[in-house]
Amino acid sequence: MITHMKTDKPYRSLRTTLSSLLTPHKGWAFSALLALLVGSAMSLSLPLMFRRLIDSGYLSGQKMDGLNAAFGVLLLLVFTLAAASATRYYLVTTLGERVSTDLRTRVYSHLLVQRPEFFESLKVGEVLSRLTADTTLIQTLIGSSMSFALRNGLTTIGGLIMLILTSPKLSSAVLVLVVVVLVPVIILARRVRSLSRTSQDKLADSSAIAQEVLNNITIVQAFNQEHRQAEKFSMASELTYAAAKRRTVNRSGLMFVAIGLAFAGLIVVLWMGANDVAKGVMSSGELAQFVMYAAFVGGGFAALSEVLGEFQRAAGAAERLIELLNLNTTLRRTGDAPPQAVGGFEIEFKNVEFRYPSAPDRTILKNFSLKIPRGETVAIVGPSGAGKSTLFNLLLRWYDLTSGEILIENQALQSLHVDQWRARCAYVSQEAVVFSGSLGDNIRYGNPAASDSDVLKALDDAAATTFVNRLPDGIQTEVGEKGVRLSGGERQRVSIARAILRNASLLLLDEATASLDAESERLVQTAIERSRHGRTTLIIAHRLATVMAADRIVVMNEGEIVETGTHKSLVAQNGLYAKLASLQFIDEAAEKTYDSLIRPAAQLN
Ligand SMILES: Nc1ncnc2c1ncn2[C@@H]1O[C@H](COP(=O)(O)OP(=O)(O)OP(=O)(O)O)[C@@H](O)[C@H]1O
Repeated sequence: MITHMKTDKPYRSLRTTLSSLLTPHKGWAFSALLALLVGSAMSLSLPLMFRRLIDSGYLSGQKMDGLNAAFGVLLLLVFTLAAASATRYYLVTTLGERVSTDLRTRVYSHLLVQRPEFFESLKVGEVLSRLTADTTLIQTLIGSSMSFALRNGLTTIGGLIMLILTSPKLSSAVLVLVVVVLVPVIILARRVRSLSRTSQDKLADSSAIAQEVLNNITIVQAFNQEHRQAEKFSMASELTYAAAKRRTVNRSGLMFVAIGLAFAGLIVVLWMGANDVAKGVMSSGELAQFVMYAAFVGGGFAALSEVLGEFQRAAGAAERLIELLNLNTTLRRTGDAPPQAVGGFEIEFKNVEFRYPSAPDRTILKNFSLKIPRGETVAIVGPSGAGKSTLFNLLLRWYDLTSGEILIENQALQSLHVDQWRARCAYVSQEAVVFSGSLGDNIRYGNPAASDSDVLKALDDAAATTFVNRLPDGIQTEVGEKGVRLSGGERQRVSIARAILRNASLLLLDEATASLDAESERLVQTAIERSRHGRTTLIIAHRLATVMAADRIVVMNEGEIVETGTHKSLVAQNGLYAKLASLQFIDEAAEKTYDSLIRPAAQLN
């Protein structure tokens, strides 16, 4: 879970977020405010009109002159009110949508530039919930609650002023009432805020659970875990429900206190006013006007208390979004342009030491020194966990060294502009990654401007032409989410073709041929053989065939280089490499025996 920034000032987060979001749309916001002011002025003038109508005798039938004109003015007032309200609604709702769209995009873009450290502890579902649920809360705040609050705030203040002007005596009673209503409302609202945060957190937790399961549905079904996973989700959802219920109980209490106290007070004031009219101290028009303003004020407070809950929720949401926006695992994106390298980069690891930030006590690379001349192909072999992929993590600048240096053409890797540096590298990961979309889009991923013929050539180089020709729409074929419509070996060749098309000076292949059959592997070997010309290539490999094609083999064990040389020289040394190679030879021999003797025999039976 994302650690929560401890702050006692969620409203400060909300204010900062709102002002930075609204500043670009100042004109829009001011027009909405103007419409709001006009609307409020219209509503506030309605009671005044009614008082006139009563006291001048129009409503009791004592006076008829100018009756039509008086009602005409009333109609005009009402239509202006309607037009102002509709305009305000349009402006404010659109503003809410605009701002939440901006916010969502801003948070997402910020997430994409974070270092892997952040993604190691990330629950994707939780972040997605932040992106959708929390930004929607901000949208509701701007698109409705804020204007609702402002409108009610204005009518409440306007109403209060008019109350004092109409009857100072009754107004003081109303003011006492306001204090009586406000104190419990503020106390309850505070509680609602912390409960809102809990309920949003629980919702994010259940989204995270669903996300992980849906992403790995085949394993879930293969291990018959549907029922258990559904129960786990149900438990998380029940916790969300319980948190939401606690919040709703408190909000209902808040509503009861606010509405009950406000209207009870209004009745008391009405009773006092009725006494004054009976005594002749007040006209009936004045009482009607006073009651209408008091209703505005009472209703205004009730509405404000309700909207306060939404402000609390939005403040929680803003706080969480600010946490995401304040993440400081962003990689610095400045630095020198990488050196021009014809025929690949010269790369030198100098006394490199490295520990992962999440496990600072464990040294993964120790005193690692290696010089790779321009254009060389180096195979890196070693037991699982030796630190081979870690070398690539460092070369691609996902992590920075603990000590030592990596030099690219004698320039420190750390001093290079990370985007420009990565633009010179092509990478095939251990797990072939394929995105939804067409096959062609996948190959073009790192080189979107490439032509169809370049794509076809890259596929050919990656020994993928035969399988692409079998697809119904060739390179236009949709491959499905994560490339589910392709086999493992096909996905691998797609990711190799993507790397070939990037035409980079440094090619990094991590077990790139692991899920290929012997024939495809041979074809990919040929492809690598062809594509390695003019660039430096590092291949992490377990398979002997891949290793033997390299200019040099570096054998790693527990973060250190234990042997280097060619296949022949290393076998002659009879060390770790010879052991690894003999194990593989035995495996290959066993495979051959199975294919040539056991399988045919089994088929005969
Ligand atoms: N992000 C990480 N945080 C902490 N430790 C890590 C991280 N990634 C890898 N490690 C640890 O670093 C060690 C080296 O990992 P690495 O992936 O480099 O090994 P490898 O030689 O490529 O292994 P394999 O052949 O199995 O892929 C492993 O013991 C692993 O547990």
